[in-house]
Amino acid sequence: MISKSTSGHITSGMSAAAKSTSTTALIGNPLEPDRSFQQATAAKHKTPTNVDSTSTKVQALCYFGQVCGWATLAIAATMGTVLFAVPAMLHRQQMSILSPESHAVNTSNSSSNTSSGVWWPKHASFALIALDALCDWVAFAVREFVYVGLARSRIQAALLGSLAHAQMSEIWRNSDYHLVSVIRCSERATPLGVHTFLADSVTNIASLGLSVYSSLRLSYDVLVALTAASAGVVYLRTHKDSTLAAIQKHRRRAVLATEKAVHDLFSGSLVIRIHGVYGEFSGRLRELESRQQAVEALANAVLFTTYLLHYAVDTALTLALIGTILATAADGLRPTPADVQYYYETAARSLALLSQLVVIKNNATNHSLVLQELCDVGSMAAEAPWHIATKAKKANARQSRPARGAIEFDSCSLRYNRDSILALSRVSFVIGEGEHVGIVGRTGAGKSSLLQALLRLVELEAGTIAIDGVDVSELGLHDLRRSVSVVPQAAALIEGSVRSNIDPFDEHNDTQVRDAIKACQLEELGADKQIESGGRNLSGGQQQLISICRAVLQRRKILVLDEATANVDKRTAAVIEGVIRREFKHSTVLVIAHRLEATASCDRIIVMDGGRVAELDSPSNLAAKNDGIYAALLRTAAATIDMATDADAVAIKKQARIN
Ligand SMILES: Nc1ncnc2c1ncn2[C@@H]1O[C@H](COP(=O)(O)OP(=O)(O)OP(=O)(O)O)[C@@H](O)[C@H]1O
Repeated sequence: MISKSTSGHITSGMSAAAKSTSTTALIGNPLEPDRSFQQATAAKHKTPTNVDSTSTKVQALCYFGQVCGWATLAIAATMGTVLFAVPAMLHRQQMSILSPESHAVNTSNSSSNTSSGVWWPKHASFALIALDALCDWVAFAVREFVYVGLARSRIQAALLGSLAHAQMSEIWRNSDYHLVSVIRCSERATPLGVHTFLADSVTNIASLGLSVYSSLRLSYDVLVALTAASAGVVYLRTHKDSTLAAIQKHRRRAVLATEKAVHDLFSGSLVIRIHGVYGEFSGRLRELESRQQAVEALANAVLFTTYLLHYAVDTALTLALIGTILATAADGLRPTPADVQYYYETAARSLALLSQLVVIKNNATNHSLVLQELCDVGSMAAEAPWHIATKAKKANARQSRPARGAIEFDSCSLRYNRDSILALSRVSFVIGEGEHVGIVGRTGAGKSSLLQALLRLVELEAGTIAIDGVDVSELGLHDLRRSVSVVPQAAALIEGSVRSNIDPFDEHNDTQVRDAIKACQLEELGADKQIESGGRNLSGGQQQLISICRAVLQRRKILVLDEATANVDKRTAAVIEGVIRREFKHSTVLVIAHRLEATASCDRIIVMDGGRVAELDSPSNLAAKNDGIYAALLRTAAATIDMATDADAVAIKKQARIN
């Protein structure tokens, strides 16, 4: 997706900066990592309220799921005792229908007893089945209409909103692949399974009542056997639950690693083919797949043994019941087949109830794993507001399109994250209206970080940046970013015509578009040429020309070129430099470059070194400083460039000869 302004450029610029993780240019005397870094930037730029509240809701849902899960487990764990042991102790004499006293009563009033005590729960069982079906239906309706219809799209919107607002450091911390996978997972996962939990709760509460009532009629021995069996079932289920939850985490990691390897295999297929290392990659893929299979086999083994134990407990329970009944029969009591069936049904129902509760807890745990990932993405730290809303700041907002384009950095310090060294350290300079300034320096010197700071892609830790005297920290981010055009090293191109790429929001008329295309020598392509996604069907030079053409059409007072000519041939570089000289004569232009030829025509040069401004002067004055960094860079450049074909190269050679 491309934003209305230069977001395509900016994104590419950022990823280029993100890639440059070299630490060769360490700051001479780095400050200690600032512990208040996060709080300071968070306080300075409040998280937008809608994202804040939505991520809080998702967080709340997650906690709710965990509470539901643990509450269910607590009920399950205590139920064995409450359901059987307590009634057994309270009503030991009265409820033992196989005790001699109650047996006497039973045999004398067998018909009335059967109708009031034994058959009533059986009718209730049928009612329970109907209730269960009804609840399932309601649960299905809740899932389809409430979650799929309403909640899912909102959760996805919240996730995408969070990604769009997230600070760049948050995006850099996560791999693209992980973020895509989380968004996809929000489509599949039903957070919490709240609907099934609620539906099951209704049936469970009814079942519980029925079990309590039924258990009042069981003998003490049967109750003890049931209690022991229940405790066993709860233990086994819980054990399986926690083991599976742990395995589930490993499994998910293994699946993600395999999917990422497949993704890398395709996205890097060009490099893989060039270096002929397909075998190594596919070997790694096979290794990951076999690791995934091993984790899955382990999960199956755990499941299998748990089920075996589960059935062993069930069998033990059945034997205990039969033994108890035989023992009471040996005491001279004769249980009827209906008695035996009744005991067994009660026991089975109670155990099924316990198992179900633990299963719900298990589901809640799995859902909370997914939710945790959703929450991590949903609660990414947000960057500053895109637009200024308060009346007090409207005055500044009006000035967000700079009329002159003067830039002032005042004691600016920046670090990418709280534990890293300063990428910019007390940087100060003033660039006048319409000035063309080159920014040079060795790898990692802090050149691109100046751009990050100017566009507030990373917030300053200290200092201020002003454009035409307005502190940029008081502007909405979109307002600020729309005042600057950026041409990054790799052009960001979308699928569509040349026209839709240089004027994606149809803001300019045909004449303006035609003139811009002509100025950038793109007539050969024309406005209607279809471009494939990422500009696959264009050469690198053509891609950069379209990028510069976009900037020409935008006509902003400030233009930044971040290594814009680094990957193009000399002819295309000359075309781009010519366009800049002609079309941006009255704009402020910052040219970040490794190749000194690209900055040869600039009014002044800023030489960055270790995050500081080491030198700042006109190219000729800098070249004259024999022991200066710029002069040293010139000497290196002069030794390598081909002076026969390039006017700028000749100029550089001349400058270098001054020394
Ligand atoms: N996204 C990032 N996360 C963490 N550190 C970063 C990031 N981008 C840059 N840095 C660090 O900031 C410092 C300055 O990097 P910067 O990209 O500004 O240098 P540069 O002069 O533009 O280098 P190059 O010419 O190689 O692009 C380096 O130490 C680098 O490691």
